[in-house]
Amino acid sequence: MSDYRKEQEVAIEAVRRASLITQKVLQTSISSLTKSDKSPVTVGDFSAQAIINAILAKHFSDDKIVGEEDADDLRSKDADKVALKEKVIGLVNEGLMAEGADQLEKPLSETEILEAIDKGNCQGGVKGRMWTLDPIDGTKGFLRGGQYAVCLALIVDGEVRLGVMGCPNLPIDKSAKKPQEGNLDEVKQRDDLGVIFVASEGKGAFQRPLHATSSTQLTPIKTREITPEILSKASFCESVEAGHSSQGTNAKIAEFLGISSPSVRMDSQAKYASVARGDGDIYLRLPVGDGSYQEKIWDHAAGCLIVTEAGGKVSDAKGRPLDFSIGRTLKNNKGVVAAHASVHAKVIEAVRKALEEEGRGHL
Ligand SMILES: Nc1ncnc2c1ncn2[C@@H]1O[C@H](COP(=O)(O)O)[C@@H](OP(=O)(O)O)[C@H]1O
Ligand SMILES: [Mg+2]
Ligand SMILES: [Mg+2]
Ligand SMILES: [Mg+2]
Repeated sequence: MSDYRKEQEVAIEAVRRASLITQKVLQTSISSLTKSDKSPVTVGDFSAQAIINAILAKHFSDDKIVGEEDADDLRSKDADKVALKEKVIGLVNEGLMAEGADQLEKPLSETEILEAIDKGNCQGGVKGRMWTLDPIDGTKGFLRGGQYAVCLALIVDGEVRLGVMGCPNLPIDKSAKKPQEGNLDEVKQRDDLGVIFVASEGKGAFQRPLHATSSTQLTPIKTREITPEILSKASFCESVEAGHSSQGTNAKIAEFLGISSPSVRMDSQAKYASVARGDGDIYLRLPVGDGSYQEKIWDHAAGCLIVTEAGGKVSDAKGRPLDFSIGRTLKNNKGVVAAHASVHAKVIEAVRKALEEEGRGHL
């Protein structure tokens, strides 16, 4: 097994810088636009992608990047988009020139920044080294002051080897109260929020405060011990957005498992992080409707490894491992189930029953 120590160091620094810039955006104002698929993208998404891609390109110039965003909208002459681009340029240079490792001495030009964003255009695949980046996962959550995550993973020959995830709105201490969903004022005021999660294949999962210096020790994290006998006491989490997973199916699965507490709704891969550090037991993401939506690799790569390395198991709705080797999407999989390893099989059995009851057993 290779040691990805240098990659881990660079990825943590890139995610740290990008996460801090998204926090700055939250504290000031969030300009956004709507993409052609009707989903939102903000000045924070573009800036975070440019910062991370620029740092990756500096250290690993031969690596490919599968990133969610591209710079097409920022090349538009439309006045709103030009204004948004100017903000992105300012934020990217602020992020890259801030003190710390990889500090840039002179600002990047507009062309360099747009090119950095477009480095994320790789189509994925089974061979070689590639990073996958979701500069802001949970953009809708970000806009609401909810949870969001800056997610970066290294995939080598189709397998996720390293995952780093910045969660600026999660409490450092897992037992502290999470900010009230959508309370932007609360996340602006609290000073106990901001965590980076890290996992490297075969080496365990860890967390560290977002605002710490780079020499800070990583603290190991573990999923909560839960046995099939006490599964009814488990807590499960799901998306806030009803269009992103079938909340009705999720509720039915919980009922089959005897879980009486209501779901914890949370945007982004912060759900994976919560399961990984034992602040939740099960993450359910059952497809909506006919299941034609294909999950994107950047929405799951980092979270999947972090949960696995913390003692959990991640699969699709049928119990199959997520296949990151076939392009930008997980087209061989349907839905996602993450849980403590010892109860995962029981959860998958409940998923099968629930889907069959809905006449969606073929998914
Ligand atoms: N119909 C759908 N089913 C599942 N996921 C979807 C979806 N439409 C969008 N998404 C994805 O859901 C992600 C957010 O996940 P969650 O609901 O867990 O917060 C989005 O990531 P972005 O916010 O990065 O675009 C987007 O990629
Ligand atoms: Mg998006
Ligand atoms: Mg996403
Ligand atoms: Mg995103």
